[in-house]
Amino acid sequence: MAPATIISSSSPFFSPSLGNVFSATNSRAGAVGFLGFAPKFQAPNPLTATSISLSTARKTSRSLLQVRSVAAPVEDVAEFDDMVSGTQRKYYMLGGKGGVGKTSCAASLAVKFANSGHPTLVVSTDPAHSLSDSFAQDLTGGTLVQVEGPDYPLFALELNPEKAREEFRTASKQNGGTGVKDFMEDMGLGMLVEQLGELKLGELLDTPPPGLDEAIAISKVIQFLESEEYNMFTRIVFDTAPTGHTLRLLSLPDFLDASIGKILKLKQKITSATSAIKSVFGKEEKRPDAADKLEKLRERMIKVRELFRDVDSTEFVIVTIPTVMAVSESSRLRASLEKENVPVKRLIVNQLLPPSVSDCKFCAMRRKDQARALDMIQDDPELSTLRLIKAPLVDVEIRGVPALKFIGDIIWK
Ligand SMILES: Nc1ncnc2c1ncn2[C@@H]1O[C@H](COP(=O)(O)OP(=O)(O)OP(=O)(O)O)[C@@H](O)[C@H]1O
Repeated sequence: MAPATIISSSSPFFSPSLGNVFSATNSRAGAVGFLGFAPKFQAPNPLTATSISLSTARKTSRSLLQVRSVAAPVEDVAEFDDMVSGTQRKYYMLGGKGGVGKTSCAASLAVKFANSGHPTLVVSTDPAHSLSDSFAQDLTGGTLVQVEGPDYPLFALELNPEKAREEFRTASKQNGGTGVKDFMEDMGLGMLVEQLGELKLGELLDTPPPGLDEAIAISKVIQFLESEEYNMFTRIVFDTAPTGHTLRLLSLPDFLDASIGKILKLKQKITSATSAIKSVFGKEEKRPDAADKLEKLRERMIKVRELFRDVDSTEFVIVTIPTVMAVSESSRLRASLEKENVPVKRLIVNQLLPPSVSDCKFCAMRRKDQARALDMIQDDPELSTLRLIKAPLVDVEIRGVPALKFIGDIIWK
């Protein structure tokens, strides 16, 4: 096994003068391993990041040099060069089990893209607003907010799915939902309401199916990314909701396509039936634009589905942690994404306890667990074909652009 290559980091924690202290040979061919211990860095105040003191750096470099000979497993690298090449707009969606580090990985990727010269937008549809936590900056409000720190424009958008859901509900209430029932009773067509019941028209319009808020939020992003003022963004990074939501979201466009299609067909029948009645009674027909609203929603959902499936511009990156449960869930997610023809190439195994010479019992047990999980990945037909990226457990919380840059330089090589 190739000896560990010390990873240099251009992170502000190591001021440029320290760059030559860490002679990193991030050779593509060579094993790119992790430091012999959890990479240490002092988390500065995110807004006034300064490099660590020289004496600390000297001490660190000495211990780094000692671990140089520690063999590290040969690892895939993310092949960031592929991800960053070209100016055609690309979308990266990061998803996985709750709490594995999706937001941290998504935010670190966005910082890396921006620092590589791509005007970048990072979007989160997570109502918990963890993107603001990750950047240590208030990004709430549902509008684009510029992130302070990266070399190139990096904007963040925290969409609130609840608001998106509200928008859907009001649109359908005004012109769909109970509106259709009253309209039909008005027209003496109450007997048809039962038939509508089969379609669960009421449920669909009054209580949106799970994943709809996510889909509407993403469709909103697509909508404004098509407008002139946002065409500068060449990389869009989505921090998606935990697995369950994503799976429902993926099957949603087909579900909506089918049910809205049925409603519109039925509406067609009603309209032609009522126009006959109107001609007899001459009653002014209240024409709700249910059809238009639903048609527009269907078109937006189809756009979301097409975006997810576009192999040229979209990639879904699965994030997991080295536990049996998380790996099992990642395997199911990969299988579902494949069924939905969503392109997946990379798997990040996050929060890995790196090899260490001094082993406490707890760490030894945890390391055994993670080795079992890594073996599971190698043997898993869904996951073993993916490019495996290993991200170490670092010793402080990843908050603020400097910390995101630090972890980003480790993950996205
Ligand atoms: N490699 C890492 N080393 C140390 N801490 C990490 C690492 N990755 C993530 N964390 C920490 O783990 C916590 C959860 O991370 P994060 O919010 O990115 O996960 P998530 O999958 O987006 O969570 P949720 O599903 O709740 O949105 C955060 O406190 C983050 O700083």
